[in-house]
Amino acid sequence: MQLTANSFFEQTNYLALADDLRTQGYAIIEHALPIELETALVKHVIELPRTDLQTAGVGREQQQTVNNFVRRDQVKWIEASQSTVEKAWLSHMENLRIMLNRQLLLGLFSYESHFAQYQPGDFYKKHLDSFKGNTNRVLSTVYYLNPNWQSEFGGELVIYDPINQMQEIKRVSPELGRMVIFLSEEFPHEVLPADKTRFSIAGWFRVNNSINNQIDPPK
Ligand SMILES: O=C(O)CCC(=O)C(=O)O
Ligand SMILES: [Fe+2]
Repeated sequence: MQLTANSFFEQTNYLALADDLRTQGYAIIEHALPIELETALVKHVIELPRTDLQTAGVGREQQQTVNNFVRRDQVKWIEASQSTVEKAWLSHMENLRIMLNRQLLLGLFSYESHFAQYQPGDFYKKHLDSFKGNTNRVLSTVYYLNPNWQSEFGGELVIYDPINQMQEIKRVSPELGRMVIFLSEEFPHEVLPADKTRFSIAGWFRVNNSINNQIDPPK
């Protein structure tokens, strides 16, 4: 099985993605990864030991608190050392980082990501992934790992207008292989509850805001 990253991100659909980000601030791409990696990630997320999944927090670092009125998902942070499939995922996202920097001159420095599992009824209320001046998350990514997802199951990602934050601009059903990318500081968004368990990988491209040579910590 060939899981290594290659010239995948030079394909035309990825150049369209950079265009969408430039013009509208968000982009949606179908079959975002090679099929072997997609399949391996689905298997991996389904088989994650229950004990690896932690109740997700709100806020960063020491300020992190569990707030189950805001979000109910369970997460596991991805690390290259954990498995070949996690390594292959990070390697692809690294190639995407390089391509986006070339196309958009965003100066993206690093990428952090976690698996997320939403049980039936779980949600994540409307939020921003990044507050201006407060964090260094620039681009949010969400990649969905749900084979045979039907729209009736719910679980959509709802994206709101950056100016008129009550105005819905997009509803995205979490279908297998779909990736959504958006500017972290601009777009409020929420995850609606679903009837079925919903798996995804949420991630963030970051810039380096290090002070005194201390790399600003991720997560
Ligand atoms: O799963 C999704 O569609 C979005 C998740 C999200 O907004 C987040 O983890 O910050
Ligand atoms: Fe989010």
